[in-house]
Amino acid sequence: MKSEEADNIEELSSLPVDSIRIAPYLSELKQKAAAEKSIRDLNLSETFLIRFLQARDFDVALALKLLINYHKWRQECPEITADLQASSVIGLLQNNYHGVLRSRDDAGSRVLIYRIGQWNPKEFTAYEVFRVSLITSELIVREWETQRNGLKAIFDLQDWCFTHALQINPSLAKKISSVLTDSFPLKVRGIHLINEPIFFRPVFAMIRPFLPDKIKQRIHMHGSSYARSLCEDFPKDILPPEYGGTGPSINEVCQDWTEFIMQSEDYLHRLSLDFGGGDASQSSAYE
Ligand SMILES: Cc1c(C)c2c(c(C)c1O)CC[C@@](C)(CCC[C@H](C)CCC[C@H](C)CCCC(C)C)O2
Repeated sequence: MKSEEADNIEELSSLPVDSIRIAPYLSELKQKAAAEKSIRDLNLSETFLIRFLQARDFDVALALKLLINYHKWRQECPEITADLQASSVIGLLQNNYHGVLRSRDDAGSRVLIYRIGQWNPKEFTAYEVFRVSLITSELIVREWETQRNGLKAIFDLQDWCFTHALQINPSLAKKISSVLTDSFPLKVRGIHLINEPIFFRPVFAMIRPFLPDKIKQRIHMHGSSYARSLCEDFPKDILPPEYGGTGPSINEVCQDWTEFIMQSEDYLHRLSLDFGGGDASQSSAYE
């Protein structure tokens, strides 16, 4: 049986943003943020703050921690965060490295696909590859449904090779784990690795120790005979045929999403201004 509190949280997270019942949580978070040195000068809008409350099920103290970490992470990783324009990673996008499925899964989660084989490590650094994920995260976190129901990511590690592995150093492994854990206001509901080769293991071993059990439990290794097991985790009609489903093809999915990223140019540009540590009073990305 569910506790009364759990029922209450469920109700809260399905209310519209301007709901009167969310107001006290918002004003408490606002007040606490104003008392924090590292973030108090930022112009924090309600639609921005609500993401952090949603991501932490309306626990204000945890939401504040997440907000502080998010800001810190952005400032510490300019190689990733400085320029969120699509043009900086267009070669990856046009090579169909990444797409977001049109339909959500049964739990309402967004489903993201990354195809490592489409990443040429001689052309793009791991930081740029990371940036693609950050761009998508910043776009989907604006969606109310995604704030509530989180995301699931499928990593196709086909053609993962030594040159890819060389790019993942301990500092990057740490950045990966922190963004999965407590530095971005999205609920990570599942990470599905497919076609992972043996020599992906040392790389995963570098990331794993930094992950809390909750996230570790959500990482699934499907190997190369993934078609059946993947369909147990995702509705068949949303997955592309290349991944055992009956949905739109992976190339269509990637092209659609690339187009959406390009259309979001203005928003991404405003975000990048903030990432660059610009004058917070002038900025509008914390909207
Ligand atoms: C908010 C958010 C971000 C920003 C994000 C991811 C997720 C789930 C998020 O919620 C997953 C991907 C990641 C961490 C970027 C990864 C970039 C690297 C360079 C890809 C290389 C391949 C990895 C070695 C494959 C395994 C990674 C999993 C264990 C996550 O970026």
